[in-house]
Amino acid sequence: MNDRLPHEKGFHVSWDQIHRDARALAWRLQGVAPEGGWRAVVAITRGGMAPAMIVARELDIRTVDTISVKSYDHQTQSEPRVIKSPDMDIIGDGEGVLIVDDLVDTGKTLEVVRAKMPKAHVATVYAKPMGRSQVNTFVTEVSQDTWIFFPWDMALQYVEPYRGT
Ligand SMILES: O=P(O)(O)OC[C@H]1O[C@H](OP(=O)(O)OP(=O)(O)O)[C@H](O)[C@@H]1O
Ligand code: HPA
Ligand SMILES: [Mg+2]
Repeated sequence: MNDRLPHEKGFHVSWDQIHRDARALAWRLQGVAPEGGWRAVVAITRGGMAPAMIVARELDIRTVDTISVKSYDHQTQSEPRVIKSPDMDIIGDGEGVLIVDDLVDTGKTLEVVRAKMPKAHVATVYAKPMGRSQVNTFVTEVSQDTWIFFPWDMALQYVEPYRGT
């Protein structure tokens, strides 16, 4: 889907920022938890793993599973493929379960995931408008023409000063 590229803007997220935003997500999820709390978290790998760990820690959820979906090679999108499923004996139809991902973009990944766990509550840290309707709870909306760069894909490096010598 190369007609979405190049993205006009970049949104660079630090570890500190993703930690704060994932905690904000947990706070919201606590407010809409079923009686007795969420019974499990399913992280969509790989990007959902860091936010899912933070949410699970904040909400004291010890049952954490993963679903592996591959949609992108760098910034090039293809049809989402489920590479690994969660333990469906535990997750069932998803009732009382939180699905966590770092972001929703077009919503195609979540479409595939929701079909497997239709009663689960879907949470992402960031959401772009095209995919927003696939998400039950998110923290920050980012415009469709923005590419979000996560800290696990970046490194600190030297930059030239504005005014050279
Ligand atoms: O809403 P969509 O347009 O489907 O895009 C969102 C998905 O794409 C990215 O994952 P990716 O497939 O790049 O794999 P990764 O998490 O392993 O980096 C991101 O982490 C979401 O899971
Ligand atoms: O904006 C994005 N950033 C990182 N991964 C992504 N996968 C889909 N959209 C994005
Ligand atoms: Mg992902």
